[in-house]
Amino acid sequence: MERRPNPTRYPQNNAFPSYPFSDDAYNPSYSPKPRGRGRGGYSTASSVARGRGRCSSRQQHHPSSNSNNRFPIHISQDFNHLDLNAEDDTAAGAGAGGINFDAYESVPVEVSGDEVPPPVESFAETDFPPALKTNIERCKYVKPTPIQRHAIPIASAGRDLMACAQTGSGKTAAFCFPIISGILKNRRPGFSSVVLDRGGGTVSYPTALILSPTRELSCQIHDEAKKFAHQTGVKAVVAYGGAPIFHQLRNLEKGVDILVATPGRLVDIIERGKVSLTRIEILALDEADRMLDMGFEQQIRKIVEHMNMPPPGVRQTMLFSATFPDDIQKLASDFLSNYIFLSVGRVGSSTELIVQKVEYVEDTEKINHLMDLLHSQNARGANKKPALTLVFVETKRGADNLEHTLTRNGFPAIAIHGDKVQMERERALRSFKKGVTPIMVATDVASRGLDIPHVAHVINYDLPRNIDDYVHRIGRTGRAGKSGFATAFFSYKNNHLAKPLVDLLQEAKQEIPSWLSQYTDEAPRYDGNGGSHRSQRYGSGKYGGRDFRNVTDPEVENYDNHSNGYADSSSYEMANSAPAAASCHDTYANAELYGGSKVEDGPGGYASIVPTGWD
Ligand SMILES: Nc1ncnc2c1ncn2[C@@H]1O[C@H](COP(=O)(O)OP(=O)(O)OP(=O)(O)O)[C@@H](O)[C@H]1O
Repeated sequence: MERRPNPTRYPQNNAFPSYPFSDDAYNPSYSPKPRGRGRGGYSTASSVARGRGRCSSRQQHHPSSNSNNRFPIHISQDFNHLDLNAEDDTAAGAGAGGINFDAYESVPVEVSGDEVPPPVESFAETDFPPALKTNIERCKYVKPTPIQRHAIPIASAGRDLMACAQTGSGKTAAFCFPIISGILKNRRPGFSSVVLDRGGGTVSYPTALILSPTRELSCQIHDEAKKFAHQTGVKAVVAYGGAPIFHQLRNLEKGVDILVATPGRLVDIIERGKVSLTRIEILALDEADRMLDMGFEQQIRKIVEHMNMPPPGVRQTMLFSATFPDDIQKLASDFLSNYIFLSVGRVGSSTELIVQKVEYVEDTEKINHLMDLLHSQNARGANKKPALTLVFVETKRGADNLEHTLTRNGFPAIAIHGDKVQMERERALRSFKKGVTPIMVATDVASRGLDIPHVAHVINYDLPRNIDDYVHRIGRTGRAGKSGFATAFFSYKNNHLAKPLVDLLQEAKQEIPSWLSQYTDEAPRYDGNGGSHRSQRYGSGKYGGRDFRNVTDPEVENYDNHSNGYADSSSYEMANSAPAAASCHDTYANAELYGGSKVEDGPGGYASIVPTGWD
């Protein structure tokens, strides 16, 4: 039976439809119906109390199963308290550009390595060429974020860098600005990035290479790099799988300084002899821990160590992420030379800007809970745009099913996952960004890096298998100093996450439900399935946050005090090797010739560990 909202359940000013159905393409003919038994009604508490299904025994341990304070009510109230109606640039504490710098001022900064260049306080202080400074102003970046303050001088000095900072804190510019500046300063007159080969074809020689794990993220970085390099003469080109290669090759032939790419497509282009890495001076890996994670390290090694790229020490290498497990740090150090480790905030911590809620929800009740939650939230966001909601699920099939169920029940939803062809993926993202479908159901293809304005709420319908993925997922909201809201549906299946989740909530000064704390006592030690290397992160309450090279505690300082003795302590949507690459905004007349990623669900049907766009 269809689940329709019951308008009497909520105050009139919150009555359905709460989403601004701004697009004619979605205009459900809503007719309130009384709910039937079972799926119908706001039965979340009672149905759990019924203890049906395989969860019934667990229910007896679950302290909240008989309580009345379950959502949707209190969730919706919390959600509606968020300042969703604030205009971008006038949000409390926000400077120009809409970023609330105050939110970052108390974040601890850790830096270690030899002869660390001191941070800058402003973009004016940097030695960036005037053309770049003009573009920074044009982008309304009035002052640098903490990661930018610290990373820019390090990167500008040509130093290798492993940098970790919270989601949405401006890492992209932290590596893009020094790259563009370096190219502008070092450009030799008459230097050409494209040369003819013996057969009359062309080979492109980029100066900088930026690798990222997903197609969408590569496109986003490329768009940013183009904005920052506007009218400087620095050329950025993107190459990613799932789109026709000819267009991307044509762009490369016109000259390239910065190549932004996903690994699979890059290997394809190199093997076709269209790109040479022999002149790479700067290599940047965004989402570096993902890029070096289990199974994918080999492909990165192939690119970095076996495709004629200059070695560490000759090239400059920068690794960025919001999470950096110790063993990945160790592995990454192979690619670096005398590097500086920088972390702004504890490694893997989430920002306090995101209000996090964890709710106990049985699998059988998830759909009801989700719909209750969606009904109840007040959906007008910043600039009167819809408050976008991102719902993460575990499998690609699960994403399609949920999209179908939501749509059938009158919710404007669209799914994005790795079994969709690239054109569909981009269409889904566009439709979500514009608010045409303000609910996007996603696998982990959308969990990292994507900077979508006005995402107000991230719902972990299925929790991920490791806490780092959780950090990245919720990081799609609460970006650039703005507030956000994240809700997780937790069930007994997730008990291995209880401890890291409690640690994370504690770290981010969030409310910890008492029932969740109880799970930490009975949870098995995190087995790391999907993250075994991370076990050290959960050993104690004080996880992460440090340079693995430091045997003793590194200096951790309050950001405000950085001038005092600034611490100078001496992957997975797997290789779809579709012939490959075009600008993200190209039309894909031939897309069907190449197909999108067609990766089966991983072991146990976990699409989430197969990051889309590894091509
Ligand atoms: N100095 C600045 N002033 C104003 N806005 C900024 C500044 N730096 C970055 N931003 C904005 O902040 C937002 C988040 O930046 P970015 O996407 O680089 O975050 P991130 O740290 O890479 O996040 P993630 O870990 O999720 O990849 C972007 O919209 C960006 O334009």
